[in-house]
Formats: sequence, C-alpha cells, structure tokens
Amino acid sequence: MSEIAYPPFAVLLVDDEPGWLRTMSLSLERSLGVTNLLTCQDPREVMGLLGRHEVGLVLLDLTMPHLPGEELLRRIVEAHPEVSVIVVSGLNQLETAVRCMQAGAFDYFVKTSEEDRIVKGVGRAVRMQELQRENREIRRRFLDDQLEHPEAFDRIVTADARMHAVFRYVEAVSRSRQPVLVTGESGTGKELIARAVHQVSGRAGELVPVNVAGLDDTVFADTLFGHVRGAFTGANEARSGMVERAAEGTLFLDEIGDLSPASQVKLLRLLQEGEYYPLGADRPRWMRARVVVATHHDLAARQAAGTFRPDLYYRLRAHHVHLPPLRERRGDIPLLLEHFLDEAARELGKKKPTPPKQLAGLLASYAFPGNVRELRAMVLDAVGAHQGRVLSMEAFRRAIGEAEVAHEADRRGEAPASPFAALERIPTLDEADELLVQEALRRADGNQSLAARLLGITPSALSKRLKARREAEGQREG
Ligand SMILES: Nc1ncnc2c1ncn2[C@@H]1O[C@H](COP(=O)(O)OP(=O)(O)OP(=O)(O)O)[C@@H](O)[C@H]1O
Repeated sequence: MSEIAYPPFAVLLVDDEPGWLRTMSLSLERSLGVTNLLTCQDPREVMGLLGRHEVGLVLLDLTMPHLPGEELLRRIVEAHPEVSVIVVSGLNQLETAVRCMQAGAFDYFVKTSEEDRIVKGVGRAVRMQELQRENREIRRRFLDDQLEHPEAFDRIVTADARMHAVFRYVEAVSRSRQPVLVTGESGTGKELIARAVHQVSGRAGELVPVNVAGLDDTVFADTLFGHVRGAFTGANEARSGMVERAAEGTLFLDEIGDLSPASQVKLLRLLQEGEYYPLGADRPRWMRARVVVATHHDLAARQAAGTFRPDLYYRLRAHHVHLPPLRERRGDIPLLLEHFLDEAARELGKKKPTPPKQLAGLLASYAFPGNVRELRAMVLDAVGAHQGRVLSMEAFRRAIGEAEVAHEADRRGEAPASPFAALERIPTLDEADELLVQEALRRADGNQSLAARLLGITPSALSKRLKARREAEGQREG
C-alpha cells in the first residue's frame, strides 16, 4: 500500500526566499509527517493556486516583492474563509502582528523564532483544520448513509443502526491523525473497531496493540518510547518502543482507563506535543503513529472522581466512538449466533448444527454482561460438546445459569437480596403484570412473539392483554 499524502488538504508555503521554503518543507515533513505541500515564491500566483488546489493552510511571508503580504492575507481571508493563514514575518513588530490577527490570521510568528515553535504552530493549525473538515464530513456522511469502505467492517457482524452510525463516523475521522477513543463494555468489539479505524485510514504500517493495564510507569515508558543504550543497568542495547514500531501505522492502547497518573501525564504530552523521549535520551523524537485508545471504563466518571486527568480526557474525547452493549442491540443476537455457529463448525471440523427453536428466546432474555465475547464462547462450547443434528439447549442453559450465579456472587453485598427489597411498597399484582410485560417487550425490541416467549405465555395471550390495556387507557382518556 503506498503512503497517502498527509494531511488530506495541501499546506501552501509562500515566501520569495527559496532557502526558507526548502528548510521549512523539510522540517514539516520530518516533524509532522506533512507530505501534502505546495510552495510558491511569487505572491501574485497565490490566489490562482488556491483556486486550483484544495489548500487548507497557508504559511505566508509578509515582506515580498510585487504584493505586500498583509494585502494578500486580506484577499485570502475574504475569498477563502475556510483556509487558515499563519503569518511568518521577518519583522518583530507588535502592531503588525495585531493587525494581521485582526485581519483573520490564525497565528503569527517571527522568522527568527525557534523553528520548533513554528512547526508546533503549524501542527495546531493542521489539527484545527482537520476537526473542521471532519465536522463537515460527518454531517455529509450522516445524510448520505453510505460506507466507502464496507470491507473494513466485514468482521463486525451487526444490523444495528447505532453500530452502522459508528461505522460512518469511523470513516469520517479515519484520515485524521488525531487520536480516537473507543469505549464500551468488555467484549463489545472495541478491538475490532480499532482495526477498522486502522484499515480505513489506509496507513501503510501495522496496527500495534499494547495493553496498558497494570503497567507501572517505568514499564509503560519503556514499552512505548524505548530506551537508549545504557539508559539503565542492563540496557546493553538501544531498543525502540511501540510508538516507533507503529510509525507508519496505528498504535492501539487498550485499557487506557487503568493508566497510572504518572503515565497519563506522559501520554498527554505525547498527544499534545507529538513528541517523546526514549528513556535516557536527551533529545525528543516526533511521533508519526496514529493513536487509537480503548477502555471499558466510563472515563467521564473517572475524570469526575479524580482518577483520570481532565486534560487527557478532553483531548481524547475529540473523536469518540461508543459501542452499545449487546443487551441494547438484541436484534444482533440471531445474526451473531449464525456467525459463531459457522465459525465453530469450521474450527472444530464439524457439520454446522441447527439451533433449537427455543434458543432465540433463551438468549434474548439474558443480559450478556460479557457481551459478544460471552456469546461466542457459549456457542463454541456448545458446538464442541454437541453430537447429532440439533444443538442441545443444555449447554446454553448451563452457561447462562453459571454466569448468572457468578454475577450474583459479584454483586452480593451491594445489591438488594430481592428485587422488591428497596421498595417502600411492593407493586400490586396488576402493576407487576404491567411492569413484566413492558420489560419483556423492551428486551425483545418490541417483537411480540419473542416477548410472549419470555413471559411464558402464547403470543395471542400477550396480544389480548395489550389490547385490553389499550382499551382501558382509551376509556380513561375518553
Ligand atoms: N459484532 C461482532 N461481530 C463478530 N465478532 C465480534 C463482534 N463483536 C465482538 N466480536 C468478537 O468478540 C470478541 C471480543 O471482541 P473485542 O476483543 O473486540 O472486544 P473488546 O470490546 O475489545 O473487549 P475488552 O474490553 O475485553 O478488551 C472477539 O473474539 C471478537 O472477534
């Protein structure tokens, strides 16, 4: 796969000094990975270039022959308000800087400032442009409803509208270099989404996963940033870290909610500054990798509780994907069941068994705290143990029973012993009847025959109850 130009819009450098254009182009490419570059020595050509190319950012020198930079700045802002302009001037004059900012410049640097500062300023402007473009892109894709890379989501079996919205969002943010945060309960498919983000991004390198849970700060830094020779006793060789390994690809940091406070600071610095120090190094390295992070924790709650840094949380939240638990997309259960039956039969070299009719009802009534991973394990176990043509219900009943007992044991001490213990007044039989019917319909996603099965009554009995209730409500309103 060939490397795709970055960013997805051109950065135009305008200066009459060819030497400055060359040095700046090299710095931007080396430090920020910017390859989508245009250069121009004659300010009179700039408006034409903006008309012909998709430019997102202009670095503009102020003192050039033929056309004063300030005048050109005004023309650009008027004709292309969506383009950001950074003024890089030879003059260290406060008044000029103020005038340029008032005219609509995104930032102002003096040429003699450290090159590093200008590069970081360009990094900030690129990030702003990316966010603005992604906002437009997200709006367009939601209206359009089509996926451009459906193959990237092939491994994710779903017919759920929220999951499809996630796919469209992933496509909309895929070309950016900003981090993507994937949240959702354990087993909901966060790693599959991280892989899809990587695939859609078209980045040539590999996806490098690192589980950061339980890493102490030193191991975290060494794993991610590597070390130079002699950095600590036993460091006989220099070793590059995962950030380097993922340079042309994607770094996937899993279990980010469990990161220690000291490592949170390091990660924030990496994301904010785009640079890091291998252990023992005295010069920073630039990060080229795209970062995707995932957690099953509620980061907002962790942030509020003071265990997760707010600045890191807000930084990560810019591109956020949340995966709904399986119990909120029960319509996916039959599809996943088929998918895992195929997979299990293939892996175990068996003929695909037929699922018994009652299985759908049993699975629909279960909360799946372990989500898709739990369903997959159940199906694999059941197919492994099964003989004959029709799959036995027993393996599923046992797995669900055991999981519920384990779950109950986990909750013991916190949860009330009976569902009514916390209530001041127990519901009347009629009210309980009503509550059960509502809950069954909710769990069955409004499917009445499934809801009836959950309630242990026939579909016509449920339909009669619903009809009677509607009539009673009608009379009350009338
Ligand atoms: N929609 C899906 N279609 C097919 N397989 C799925 C789907 N969602 C999850 N899986 C499978 O379920 C298992 C768990 O998925 P994954 O590892 O992506 O979950 P996770 O959210 O990252 O979990 P954790 O938080 O525990 O790391 C994997 O075997 C994965 O292939």
